[in-house]
Amino acid sequence: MSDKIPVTVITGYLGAGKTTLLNRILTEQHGRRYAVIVNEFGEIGIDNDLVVGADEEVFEMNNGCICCTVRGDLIRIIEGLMRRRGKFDAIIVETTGLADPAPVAQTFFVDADVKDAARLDAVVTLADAKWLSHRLKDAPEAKTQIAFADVVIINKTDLVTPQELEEIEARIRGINPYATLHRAVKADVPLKAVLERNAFDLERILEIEPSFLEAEDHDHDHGHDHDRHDHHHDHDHACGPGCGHDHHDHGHAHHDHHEHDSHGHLKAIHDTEMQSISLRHPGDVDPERFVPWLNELVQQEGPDILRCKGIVAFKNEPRRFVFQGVHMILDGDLQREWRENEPRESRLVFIGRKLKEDLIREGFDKVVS
Ligand SMILES: Nc1nc2c(ncn2[C@@H]2O[C@H](COP(=O)(O)OP(=O)(O)OP(=O)(O)O)[C@@H](O)[C@H]2O)c(=O)[nH]1
Repeated sequence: MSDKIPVTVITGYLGAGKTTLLNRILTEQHGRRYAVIVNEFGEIGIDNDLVVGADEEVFEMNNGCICCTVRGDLIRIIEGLMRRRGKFDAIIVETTGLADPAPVAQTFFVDADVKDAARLDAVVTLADAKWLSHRLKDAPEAKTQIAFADVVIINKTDLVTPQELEEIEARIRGINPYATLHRAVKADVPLKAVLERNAFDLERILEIEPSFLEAEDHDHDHGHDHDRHDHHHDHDHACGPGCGHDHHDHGHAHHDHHEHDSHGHLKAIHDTEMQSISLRHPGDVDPERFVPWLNELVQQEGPDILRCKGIVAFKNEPRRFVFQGVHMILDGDLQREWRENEPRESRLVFIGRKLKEDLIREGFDKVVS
């Protein structure tokens, strides 16, 4: 996996700051060489970067399911890039403001040649601090882009008050509790916050931010102090050291009914349409029951599942099974061994629209019972 070229996908609604971020990445002295794929012709013109015009090319997958598409143009570009391997260290794909990130992400799971050569490292979504809350009301793409993100950069924070910023952060948390949030002006985030994060393969999401999983799971104890500490690195700008707040919600806050935690921070404002479900099982899982269940679930509910991820402890298996998916497309493999002092437990996350929570929870309970 390590010899695969990492790919960062930058998304975000029109004008959110994608180009600003890209230009920052390309002008900063970081000693890395990036190949850039932009799917708006002529948007930037930087020597030696690839600037391509791309019409969406849709391949229907899974017997014609329209939620699964890959982009033929992207496949061809990446294949072309692979012939120039060694000339760059990583690939950045900037999508148009109105793009659904799913077809871009799916391309990296579906096409065998692309899959062999490149791995999706992270989906980074730029959010316009001033306008996102409006776009969440009138633009479904804006919400999908947030739901899809591994990293959300709340940009243009200079244009809002601290309170408005807290509110927009709570809205984002309500849509996607698992993404790492950064606040920025002119996309001024440390590049390591967005590049080569290995986020998409979920090592980091579930290990660094398990407190978000706890938000959804009320059945286990909440004593992950060391994890919570790590998670706070991303919020140090907002909270002093030692502040023990969580940017998540155990209750049912709504737009007109903001709830604050004991530190006065706004808690996540749950989105009524987009939701996330996390499942956890302490102990081993039988792969012969788990895998068919998961496959069937994504076949049935795939159109509504934007993303799913999980780390699973299989019975009699020293290695961790790690999977991720986009709509109906699933990809999983056995990765590193469970560490000696690491509890063998299985954790799954589903993010999507109008998910059938009972069906998913009951199905999982049956599988692990
Ligand atoms: N005030 C303010 N303006 C910003 C900030 N970041 C970017 N801008 C401006 O916002 C505008 C849009 O930024 P872009 O980087 O072009 O946004 P984009 O997402 O690439 O836009 P599209 O390609 O149209 O989707 C530009 O005029 C930027 O200079 C910020 O943090 N604060």
